[in-house]
Amino acid sequence: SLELGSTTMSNYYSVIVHNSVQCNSTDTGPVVPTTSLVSFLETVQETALHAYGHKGFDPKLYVDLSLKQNLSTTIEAFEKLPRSENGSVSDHDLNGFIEKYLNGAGEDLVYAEPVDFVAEPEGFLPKVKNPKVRAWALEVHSLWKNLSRKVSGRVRESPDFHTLLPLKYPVMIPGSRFREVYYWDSYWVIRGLLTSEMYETAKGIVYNLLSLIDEFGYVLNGARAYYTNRSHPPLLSSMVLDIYNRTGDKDLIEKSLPALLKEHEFWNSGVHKVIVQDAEGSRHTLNRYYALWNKPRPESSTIDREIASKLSNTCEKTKLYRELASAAESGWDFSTRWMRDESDLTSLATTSIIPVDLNAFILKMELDITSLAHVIGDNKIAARFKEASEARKKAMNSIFWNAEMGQWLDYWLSNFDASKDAYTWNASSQNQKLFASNFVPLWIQLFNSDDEVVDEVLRSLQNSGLLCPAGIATSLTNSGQQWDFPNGWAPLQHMIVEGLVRSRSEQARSIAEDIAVKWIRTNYVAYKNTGNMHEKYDVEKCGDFGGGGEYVPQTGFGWSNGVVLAFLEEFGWPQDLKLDCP
Ligand SMILES: OC[C@H]1O[C@H](O[C@H]2O[C@H](CO)[C@@H](O)[C@H](O)[C@H]2O)[C@H](O)[C@@H](O)[C@@H]1O
Repeated sequence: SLELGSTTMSNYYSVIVHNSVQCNSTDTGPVVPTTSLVSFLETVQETALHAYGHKGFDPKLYVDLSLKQNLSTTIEAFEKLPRSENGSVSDHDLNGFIEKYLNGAGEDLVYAEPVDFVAEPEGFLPKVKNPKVRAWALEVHSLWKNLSRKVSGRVRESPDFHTLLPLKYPVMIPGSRFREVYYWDSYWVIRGLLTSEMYETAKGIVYNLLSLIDEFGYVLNGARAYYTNRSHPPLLSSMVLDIYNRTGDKDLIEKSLPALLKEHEFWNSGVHKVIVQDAEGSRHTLNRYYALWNKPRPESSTIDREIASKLSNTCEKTKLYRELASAAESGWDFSTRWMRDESDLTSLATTSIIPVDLNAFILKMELDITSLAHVIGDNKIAARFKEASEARKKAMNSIFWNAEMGQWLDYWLSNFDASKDAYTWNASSQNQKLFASNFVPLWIQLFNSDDEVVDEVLRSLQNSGLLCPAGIATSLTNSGQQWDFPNGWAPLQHMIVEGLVRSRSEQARSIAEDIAVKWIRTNYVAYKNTGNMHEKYDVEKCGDFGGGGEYVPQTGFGWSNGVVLAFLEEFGWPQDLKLDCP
């Protein structure tokens, strides 16, 4: 249900996207409407900020609350709360209201004993010889029990009372404030579950995500009503392929393929699709992040309003809200990668960038669909997607590849030629700043099987400054945003390490192993010091977890657990190698 408003798509692009200085027309791009419950909880969130103050305030908590009675009765009671002259409610009255009318955040997902969890799976991590590492790996494996949840019966009985979406199968949540399943996180969770031999749990997660495609046409950022306006880095085909490779379950492929085709269409149509004409005059289709939303993100509404308050007019604010939500769609919320001015979040321009990693993920989707279609004998689909993958590889080489740097670079959209309905490529629009995402294409077989490319990229990675004492940095800019220096994130370590390992280069494998050892050590030492696995780590210092961004550092943590298990499976750990920080 896209509402395009009165402006046509091409008008929309010329007024908003090409006009970054003047903003003289309200954003009328596609918007997926939110629910009345989400809007009401946003009002509670705003009221709570005034009542309780900024200290320790987490706006997401309020949109995760659920109703005890129907919405109109609840709104009526809320409106009757005594208010001061400036409209604020006292903390005492708000506490009373919340207690009486709302259930706590997290009560809608209840603990689910994973059906396939055993304390020590048979043949678990055979290459891990060191007893201390084995013991810790078993502890990390046991964390699946902490993160396993299923939707409570109450959500199924009255879905309108909850922002949680009623998924059929149990899920693994990332942890802490992230109380619901997340799209791209699930890929690394599944990688860990495969190491833990928890195949049924892994398949259940995939079936849940497939059901979101059935209902919404794409996989949502997360399984909440306030995430319906955007997707997340698309890795569903990778989940299906990896599970199939372990289990040989063809039924999973039969059930997934139609949804994967629908997801491919979502990314390759409408606002997510961009055409660029290269220096030789060839036209290439690539994709960008573009949230179907132009208001504050409900889970961070108070924060987004505050950021936007620096802007003077509604047009600029509306545009910024779309850029914030689109950055959330990218999974990199937030980063200087999407900012025109590194010190100013209001300069976010996510939709004006063609991202390297998104296109690598879609290339992988095309290759995965080709393989999956072959397995079930659908040669027509296999041929169609092989062709699509070849076209995308060419596009990535033309638009992103920078031979001097030996990296693929994000591309800033400029020079729109309306007569060709395409952007005209120019070298200066490649973003030459260093981001770990510049190396993500190496994860894709079409690139890591090319010895010459591997050599160049490896040299470039070694000279990049991104390889730090405790892992790969997200960028070289210390901006205070969480997807920047000095934070290192499990997904980025994993994709780059796995890309290096899958190449035929001995040197690449040895560098990959070195990164993995550093990453495992920092995860271990932080775990021993704090008792937790963390969402992100500080790559400057072994044993330190990361920080920055709009919420306090989170623990749990789905993708970090998954990557540690996957690394230990790949590399093992010799008897005599130290696990502590050097
Ligand atoms: O609440 C703020 C934002 O939180 C999420 O983003 C971060 O956590 C996710 C779950 O681990 C992760 O997938 C993402 O990469 C992180 O930046 C959420 O995905 C955002 O949509 C949300 O606005």
